[in-house]
Amino acid sequence: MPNGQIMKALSGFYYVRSEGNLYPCKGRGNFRKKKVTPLVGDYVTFETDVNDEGYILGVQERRNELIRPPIANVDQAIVVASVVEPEFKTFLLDRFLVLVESKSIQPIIVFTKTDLASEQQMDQMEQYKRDYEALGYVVIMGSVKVEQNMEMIIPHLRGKTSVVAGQSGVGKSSLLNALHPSLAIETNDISKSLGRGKHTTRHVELIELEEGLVADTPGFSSLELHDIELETLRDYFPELKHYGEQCKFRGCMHHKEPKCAVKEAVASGLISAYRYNNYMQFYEDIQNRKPRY
Ligand SMILES: Nc1nc2c(ncn2[C@@H]2O[C@H](COP(=O)(O)OP(=O)(O)OP(=O)(O)O)[C@@H](O)[C@H]2O)c(=O)[nH]1
Ligand SMILES: [Zn+2]
Repeated sequence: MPNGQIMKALSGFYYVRSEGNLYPCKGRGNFRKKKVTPLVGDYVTFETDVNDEGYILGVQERRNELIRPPIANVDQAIVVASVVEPEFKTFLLDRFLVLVESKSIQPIIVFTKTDLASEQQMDQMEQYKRDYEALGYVVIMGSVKVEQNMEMIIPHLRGKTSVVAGQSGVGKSSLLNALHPSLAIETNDISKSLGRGKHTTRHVELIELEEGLVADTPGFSSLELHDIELETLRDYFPELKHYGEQCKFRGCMHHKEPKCAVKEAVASGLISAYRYNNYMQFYEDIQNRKPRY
């Protein structure tokens, strides 16, 4: 029985890529009793009959799944933030990083629109770039408009399934188009001038670049920390995880506990105050979230 990965779903067919070929398949298998709906990105087993019609027989367990865009088994998120227009905010970047990490997706950070930034703004961004790199993140900074540094993303796509994520207007669609011009995804300037909504009837598709697979649609531009538990939030801040090992209390949340190594590291400048403040802000947001029934 061949194995493959679903590249797109359209009009009741799942297009399964296997050994360089694409097989249109319908669902027919045990997974349907378990109410599993195949998603783009799923690894499946399938068979083809004498008429070359394909049937999905089983869906392998997912590493993760996103709802918007509906896609499974994402390895990597290209988290896009613009230096200006809209102005860079660590708070928003950190939210994306937390969300992405909570899904076991590897983030790479891309700062865009350097062509619009003042020298002073660039100095500040260089500092942020160093900060995030020191935490272990890959950070690429440049401009889609003047084609600066965006090619540095390409080697990071190799062998992975990636999505693009980030706040509205930072340049996600522009970046996707730059990576793969034939995508021709509508960017803000076009859709605004035509006065119609964006991504209205688009289906999700994994695009095969030479290096790897990229979802052809920007993912989660707005997000809530809905599914994250208070106790796991600290795990998504690499520096809190690192210094937290030396806290007096094992379950230290780095909040009001005494002898907290994280708070000491913030006080001595080993942890950036803005990162800790963002952690506390998310902490409170999660704590205040209404129970869901
Ligand atoms: N000057 C400059 N403009 C850019 C750059 N990247 C994108 N833009 C512009 O920024 C605007 C928003 O870009 P989009 O690619 O539509 O942004 P998006 O993140 O996909 O936005 P949403 O679809 O709303 O989430 C467009 O007018 C782009 O032309 C850049 O590097 N430099
Ligand atoms: Zn602590």
